[in-house]
Formats: sequence, C-alpha cells, structure tokens
Amino acid sequence: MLFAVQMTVNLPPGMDPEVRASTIAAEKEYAQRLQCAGEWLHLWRCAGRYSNLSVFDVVDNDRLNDILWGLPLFPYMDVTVTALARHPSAVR
Ligand SMILES: O=C(O)C[C@H]1C=CC(=O)O1
Repeated sequence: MLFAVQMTVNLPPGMDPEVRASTIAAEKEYAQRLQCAGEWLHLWRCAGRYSNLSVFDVVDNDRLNDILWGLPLFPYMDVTVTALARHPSAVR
C-alpha cells in the first residue's frame, strides 16, 4: 500500500543542543534503514521549510502507523498522511 506523508518538524527553540543533535542523528539512521529495506520509497525536502514529503510502501495501515510513531522526531512533528491510488492517466 502506498502512502504520501508530509512531516513538518517543529523543534523547541530552547532544546538542548546535544539532545537535538542526537535526535536528528537517530532520525537519519532510522530513515536510512527503512529506505534500504524498501518501505520508505521517497524522501524529499520541501524547499525552504523544515518539512519533507515522503512516499511509503507498506503492507498495511498499522505498519505505517508503527513506522511513524517510531520516528525519533515524531514528538516534534506535524504529520499528514494521504493514501495513494493509481491515477488513470499515469504512464508509469
Ligand atoms: O529532516 C526531516 O525532514 C525530518 C526527518 C525525516 C527523515 C529524516 O532523516 O529526518
């Protein structure tokens, strides 16, 4: 099942710099592991914003939910999920 997910990160301005750096490093490792595993198909930066547009290919809604709740930055994110269906005009 394909899902488009927009994640917008809002880190608190007063966040401890070491906690901030370690959380971002953990997020990178988590995201790269899921990309290598084939569940996180696309990860694009929304230009000019601390936000990304991602596409996930997962077995079901519960798997997507588990992935999103497992994001180290999840407590600081606004997340919007859109289920994707094939467009009738798509050529690939
Ligand atoms: O930077 C972001 O958009 C937030 C998050 C998503 C993947 C990752 O490595 O960080």
